Amino acid sequence: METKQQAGGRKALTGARRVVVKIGSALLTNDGRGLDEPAIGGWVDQIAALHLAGVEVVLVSSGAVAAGMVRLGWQVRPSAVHELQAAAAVGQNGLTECYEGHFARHGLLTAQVLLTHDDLSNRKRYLNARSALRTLVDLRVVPVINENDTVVTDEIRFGDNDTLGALVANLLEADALVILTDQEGLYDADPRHNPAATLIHEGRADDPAFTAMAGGGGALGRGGMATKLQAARLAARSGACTVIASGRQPEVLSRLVAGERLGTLLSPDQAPMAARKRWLAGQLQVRGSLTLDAGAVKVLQSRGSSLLPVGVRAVSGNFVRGDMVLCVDEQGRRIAKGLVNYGAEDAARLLGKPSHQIEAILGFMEAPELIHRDNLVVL
Ligand SMILES: Nc1ncnc2c1ncn2[C@@H]1O[C@H](COP(=O)(O)OP(=O)(O)O)[C@@H](O)[C@H]1O
Ligand SMILES: N[C@@H](CCC(=O)OP(=O)(O)O)C(=O)O
Repeated sequence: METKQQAGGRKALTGARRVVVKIGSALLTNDGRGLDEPAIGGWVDQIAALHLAGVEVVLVSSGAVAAGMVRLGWQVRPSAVHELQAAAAVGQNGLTECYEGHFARHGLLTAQVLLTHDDLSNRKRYLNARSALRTLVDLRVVPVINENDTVVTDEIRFGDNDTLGALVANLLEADALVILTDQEGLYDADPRHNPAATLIHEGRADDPAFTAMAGGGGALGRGGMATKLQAARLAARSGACTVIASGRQPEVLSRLVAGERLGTLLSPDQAPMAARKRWLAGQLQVRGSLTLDAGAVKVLQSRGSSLLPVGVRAVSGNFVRGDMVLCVDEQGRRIAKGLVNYGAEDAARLLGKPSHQIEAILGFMEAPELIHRDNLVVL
């Protein structure tokens, strides 16, 4: 019989076999007062219970910088990169120790996995990371993932762990991404500034109406709701639903998996993308852009065709063959992105030209298309 909680509840999470749980800085450090050990112990207890029930849980945990700041006695988050990196190195130690100790109470092993954007954008390293994580999950070990803050620079960082959580959900084809934060979910305005804001209970991950509602983060966290919404959109690409919920709700994880209507559920509304396309879509860095004419936009969007030079109006950026470039329409709207077959200088010489002229123009031909459809993802 359906329980009272389930009536009015939701089924999206009840059958989940693999779940990525992301815990944000604001929550983990109790608004900057060092690692909130009792709270961490509580989330670990909930994860261990899910584990026992056969749900595979992968944890993405922030908190290294915030914990390091407290250990170093710093009151204000530094802005210098080297100081942030130092704080992360000190704090990550405490974080790992804390999780290890709490999971050990349940007889569970943890594994520290520190990733950089580079690890997921290089196809070979991406596949390596995937097989290592899959092996850990198969071994019933709980991976505890964070960004490798000590070695990343601003240019190559995920920045917020919401994005990292979504990419991990894609990587492992998780059924759900649960983002635990310091608010009950996504509100129609930032509740820190607007006390009359109301909670959105559910919606489609790609609903454009949510974009205007989601603002930035607090002093400790980085991304705010805007990156949580983007993360939900990324996670949806592999068919995962996302729940944004308060980590302070008692037994939040167990209640979500039991189908209770907590937080904000953002569901995918399209069929999942193939793994390679997802990898392409998850790439954050683009080296340049191609401006497409209306005909090219149409065939890319309606038929999933390759991009030929004949449909390209302009080139910008300094990319080389194999780089990721963004395709925009003549109004500057993002249409697609993909790995380009020609560098920027060669591409500029091919604008508007039919493919059979490529060899005569350049003196060689790598391929008849600027971006092959296997290397192209429509956004
Ligand atoms: N529409 C919104 N609904 C809820 N919270 C919002 C919204 N817009 C902005 N926020 C802010 O996002 C913050 C949570 O994000 P963040 O500080 O990055 O936390 P975390 O460390 O958990 O990732 C909230 O404290 C809130 O102030
Ligand atoms: N990697 C960073 C976390 C970055 C961050 O604060 O992310 P988030 O919790 O998503 O706002 C750390 O461990 O301090």
